[in-house]
Amino acid sequence: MRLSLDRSRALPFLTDRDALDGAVLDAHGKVLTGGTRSPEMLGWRQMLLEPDDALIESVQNVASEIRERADVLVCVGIGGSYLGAEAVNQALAPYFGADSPEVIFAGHHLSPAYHEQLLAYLEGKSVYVNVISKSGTTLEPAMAFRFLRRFLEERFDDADRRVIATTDKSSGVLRGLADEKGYRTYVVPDDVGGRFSVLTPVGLLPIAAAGHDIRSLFYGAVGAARGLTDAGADHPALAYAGDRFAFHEAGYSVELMSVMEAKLRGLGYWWQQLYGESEGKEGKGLFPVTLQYTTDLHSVGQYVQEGKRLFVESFLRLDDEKAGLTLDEEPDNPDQLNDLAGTPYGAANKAAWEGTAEAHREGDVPSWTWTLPRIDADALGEAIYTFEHAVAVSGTMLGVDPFNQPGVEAYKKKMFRLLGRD
Ligand SMILES: O=P(O)(O)OC[C@H]1O[C@H](O)[C@H](O)[C@@H](O)[C@@H]1O
Repeated sequence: MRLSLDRSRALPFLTDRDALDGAVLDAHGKVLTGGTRSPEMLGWRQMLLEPDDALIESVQNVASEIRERADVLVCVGIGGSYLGAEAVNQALAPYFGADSPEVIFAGHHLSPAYHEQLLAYLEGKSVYVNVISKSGTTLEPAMAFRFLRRFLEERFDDADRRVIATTDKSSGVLRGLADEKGYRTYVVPDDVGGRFSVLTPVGLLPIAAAGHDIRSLFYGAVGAARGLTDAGADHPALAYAGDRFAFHEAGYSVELMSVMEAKLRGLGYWWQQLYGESEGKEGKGLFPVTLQYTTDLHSVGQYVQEGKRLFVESFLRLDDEKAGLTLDEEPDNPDQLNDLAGTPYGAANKAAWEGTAEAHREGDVPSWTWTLPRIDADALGEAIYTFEHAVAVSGTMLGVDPFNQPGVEAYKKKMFRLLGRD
């Protein structure tokens, strides 16, 4: 395992934590053997234990076609139908000057300006669209796709070939439309919930189309899934799950996922949905919020240090101590930075993490630190599975169903009523 977990700033806040290990292993056993609530939704693990190489190859082939023919791939989806792909693409792409095709997301909110300006931006470009909706009925992507479909149909003779639909195998409006138009399709398996679906074609196609190695991503997760099969209570995923439960029971209410590398911001947002939808029900759960440091230390850092005591914190950092530009001596020291000569950016970033974790500990914010050895597809696959498994365990410990999200319907019902839809 290359992703490591440091609990040294978490454990001192917990009394008799070892006594929970039996309950952690019990919940873990349920995840392994189908003893959780909604056991029919454990496909996200099973698909890694029985890898479908032909599916990965098929996705790679379609992605190659997109890379050859498209200037832009628009991925239409919301929640679990976009957050994973955005997280991985953001983590793996260079900050500036990424390869074509450009991968853009749409239908992930209802901004009028965004969708109008997107169509204007696409004018004159070779466009492909990957519309992704497990249910095939979600309003945000459905609206965006209507406009994008028309855009393609009005401009390209091969419009239907430029659409790839990722949806349920048989139900939902999108499935009907795809069958009628003859779109190429990928299936979101019944036993994989949206927020657990990044390693299905939901995430794999947008990631492969951006030029990233989905086989390494997938197999990084396979390694993590296999590694958990006979894991002990000190395995990072299980230790984290147990600690989170302990903090929850001790009255903490918010978990911050504080990323120390801006490229991991998307992973924080992906984690936020995974944990929020899996645990936040029946009046329970730690509220997950992702922050990006040091940027957010200059905004909400004050509150975390001294505001209402609500927080536990997960730092997510890269082992980047020696990385980046290094300050050197400058004659006359005009900017007063010569005392830091020899300091690379990574060393400053590491000091920021360590200093923040220490300050927060003194401010009664317990923390874990997750350290990634590097950012590549394989390490991200491992991290993705580790966080998935941990939330299945911690949700099971809480007694909730980690695989449903009944509360999300509430806003939709009110919104539809306001739109005159029943
Ligand atoms: O893929 P879809 O069916 O369009 O669902 C997209 C999203 O919709 C809702 O917000 C659900 O709570 C999410 O779990 C899901 O990821």
